[in-house]
Amino acid sequence: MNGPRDRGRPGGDAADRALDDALALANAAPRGRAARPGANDPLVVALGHEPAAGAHPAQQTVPHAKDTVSWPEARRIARHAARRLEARALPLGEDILGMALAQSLTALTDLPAFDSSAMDGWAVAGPGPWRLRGQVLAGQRRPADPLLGGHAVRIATGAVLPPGATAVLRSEHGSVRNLTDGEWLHVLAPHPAPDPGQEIRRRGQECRHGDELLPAGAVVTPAVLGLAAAAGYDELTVTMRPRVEILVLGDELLDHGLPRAGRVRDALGPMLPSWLRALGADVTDLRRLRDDADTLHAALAASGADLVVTTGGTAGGPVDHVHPVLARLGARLLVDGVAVRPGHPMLLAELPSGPLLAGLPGNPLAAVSGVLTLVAPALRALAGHPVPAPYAAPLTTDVPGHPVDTRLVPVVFDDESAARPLHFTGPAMLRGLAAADGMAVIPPGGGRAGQETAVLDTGALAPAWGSGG
Ligand SMILES: Nc1nc2c(c(=O)[nH]1)N[C@H]1C(S)=C(S)[C@@H](COP(=O)(O)OP(=O)(O)OC[C@H]3O[C@@H](n4cnc5c(N)ncnc54)[C@H](O)[C@@H]3O)O[C@H]1N2
Ligand code: MOO
Repeated sequence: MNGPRDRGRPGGDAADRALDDALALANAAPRGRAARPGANDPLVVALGHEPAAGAHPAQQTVPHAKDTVSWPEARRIARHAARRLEARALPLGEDILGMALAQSLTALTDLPAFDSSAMDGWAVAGPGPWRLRGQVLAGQRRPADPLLGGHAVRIATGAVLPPGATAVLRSEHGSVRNLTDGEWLHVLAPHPAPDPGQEIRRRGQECRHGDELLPAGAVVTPAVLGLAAAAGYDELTVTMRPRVEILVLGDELLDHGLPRAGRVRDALGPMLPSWLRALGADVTDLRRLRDDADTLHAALAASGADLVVTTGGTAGGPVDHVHPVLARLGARLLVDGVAVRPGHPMLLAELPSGPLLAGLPGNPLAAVSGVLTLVAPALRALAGHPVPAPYAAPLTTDVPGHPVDTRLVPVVFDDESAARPLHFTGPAMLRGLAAADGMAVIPPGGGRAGQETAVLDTGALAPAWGSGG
């Protein structure tokens, strides 16, 4: 705390709080909509999706304090700082949900693998009526004997079509009469006789052996597991999940009971692991550390994670040890302050042993800003996930901007899927965020009612493959 880091920058916490107070309170409502961004779409630029150094027009003219980078630039740096992790073949199952395919998914077989019936009914050969004999069930081998013209066989949905069958008559369109010379199948009026090929699922309709079903980088969803199983896979080659260690710093933090005697409950320990897991991380450890430089130094020096996330201690107060410890370790600072409210003291560093470190500010909403700004892009890059399409919604009302910084403002979507800003969104508050559908990205200068605005997903109970921004 009380660091000189932000001295001299226009706008400040008092201004932020006044702005926050101007925002309206609203209740949760349906989701917004995904934008279809073009390369020069201001949304894309505002979100930092462009590889070039273009910033939001309003941000290009803004003077920044030394070292502070714009919010889109911080996201780009985080994305490019992280290198994709190794790939491994892992068994097809829930354990790989949310991981990215390291290779394209190609069909190991034709799909369907054989001609089969699309309906319960009768496989028929030629025009009717048909002499009925036997039945074929799903799972049985293809009958050796061909179906002769004028014959039919009972068939179940999915059963292999007997050779010689020309169509399938669905059960509700036919009737069987028992005559002295056996069972005869007729088309039931007023239904027409089946056209050749009717109700037959042809081999290879969905894909041919070797066809690309999904590109490398596609995220394993439940549907992808199903498709891969259908296409003959027992394992998939996926990019490993980033191993993340969370270090929650602060002597003042309590892990149970009421806040008391200058001490507050740790709000980040209960929040971050599931959030980061939803973003694709394998959270290997969460530790609460005392405000002690040697303890932090030892923890960072020994870390085997791909990404270390610290909370608190990023500013310049007497027990804010993150910067000095990073310097002692010889870490390379990639981001040291971001022009975003809340969360401007956030940082990103590369530790000498390789892992990245995201230093999130201690104020809880500022820490969430750090998750959205630095941690989410870094995790995506490590895990080989694609950059999601920006999610956009019009604002229900004017939203005051910070003069210099991007603002991240908790919003809910109303019945028209417009983003309504919430109250109680100060950096130390979670009340607004907890009711929010997402965080609107308000560029310097503010947002106007009706203006399409990027909204970052904060519904972190949704799995990684559903999180936007
Ligand atoms: N002189 C200045 N002081 C501060 C500045 C500044 O620019 N100049 N920036 C302010 C901003 S903005 C933020 S954000 C904080 C960042 O501080 P730290 O990252 O050093 O965090 P702490 O000082 O450790 O804690 C800040 C605040 O948050 C509470 N906290 C910390 N961890 C948790 C937790 N896990 N759960 C709930 N609350 C937590 C802590 O008790 C403090 O109240 O610095 C400002 N100061
Ligand atoms: O105000 Mo600080 O913006 O990061 O909490």
